[in-house]
Amino acid sequence: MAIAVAVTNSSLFTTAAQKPPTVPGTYITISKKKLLQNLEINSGAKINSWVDSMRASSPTHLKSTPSLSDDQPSWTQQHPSALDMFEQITNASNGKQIVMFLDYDGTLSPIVEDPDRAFMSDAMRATVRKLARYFPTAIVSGRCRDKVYSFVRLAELYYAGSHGMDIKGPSKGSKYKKGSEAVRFQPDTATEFLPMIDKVYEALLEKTKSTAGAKVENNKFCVSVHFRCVDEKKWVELAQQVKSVLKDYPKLRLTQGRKVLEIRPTIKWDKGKALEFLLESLGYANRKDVFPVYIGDDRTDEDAFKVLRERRQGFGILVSKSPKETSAAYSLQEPSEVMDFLQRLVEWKMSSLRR
Ligand SMILES: O=P(O)(O)OC[C@H]1O[C@H](O[C@H]2O[C@H](CO)[C@@H](O)[C@H](O)[C@H]2O)[C@H](O)[C@@H](O)[C@@H]1O
Repeated sequence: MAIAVAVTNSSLFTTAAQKPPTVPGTYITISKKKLLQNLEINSGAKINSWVDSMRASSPTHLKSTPSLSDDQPSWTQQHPSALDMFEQITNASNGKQIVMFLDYDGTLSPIVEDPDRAFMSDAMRATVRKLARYFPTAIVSGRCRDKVYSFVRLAELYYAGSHGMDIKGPSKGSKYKKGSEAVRFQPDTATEFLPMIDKVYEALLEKTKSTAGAKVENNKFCVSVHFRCVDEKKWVELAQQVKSVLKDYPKLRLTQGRKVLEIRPTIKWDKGKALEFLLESLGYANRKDVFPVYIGDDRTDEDAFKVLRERRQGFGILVSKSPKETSAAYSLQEPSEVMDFLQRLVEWKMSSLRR
């Protein structure tokens, strides 16, 4: 699947911080094709299209990279490093409240084979702790909220687990905590799905147990089927197993992350909605003086990047070593660069407070 990139004179980059370095007269827009594609679960969908999509989620498969012709700016010109653009970013945030949204896997912790061992380094934890002293900070993850909390272990943060379907505010220690009660939210439409999610989790465990390396993870409001450790020759078999379970659950949809199939309710809720909910909870819903920054590495993070573009506020930063179609304005290559960026934000804020 080659991704079309169109050149247009109308700008998608609406704030100073969202603008990429000037390429005279033109801005690049991504195609209007949906970034987060739901794989069709029902009978019409060909298993090959699932497997193609599974392949496309692997950076080693070049088909997933945007196709650019020679006269177009490179991907890194369109999505420059947030470290290189640090001064422009902080200038754009001037006089506004920065609010930080951080994805977990691949953003705060490096991608590893075993999802249960995706630990965050102590240095990253210390940096996020400092960050939360100066800016309201939320972790927004596809994982179950309790699980992501057990990795991050910072009570002063907001947490949105299960792709934003399970939100809880700081239990202590945050000056950004609203009122005496912690914010808690789960969309009603999502809670109705809990018994179904448990059933589908059990069914997927049973069905995929014959496929070596497959791992099924219960993320409370959604289920992940990991294929990172499955031999590529067995991907068709795994896709067929998952499809055979999901055909009985028309109210569930399938999306994709990094070497993972994600099964979730067909409700209009995603990381972008969670971002909007959190901004509202913090009292920034209709404020112009807010500057949200969302950092994430995955297709599911695109929903949040898009919300920021549509709100014309703040910007998204995609964590990726290779070019990918994205609505993020900037890029960082890996979690160590994320840590450097967060550390620089802390230092910048501390020095601006001393002035
Ligand atoms: O939204 P996120 O916090 O990025 O969560 C998305 C998925 O992350 C986890 O899987 C990913 O990271 C694993 C550990 O590095 C890796 O083994 C796997 O291949 C990645 O897809 C998590 O295990 C999933 O449940 C989340 O949906």
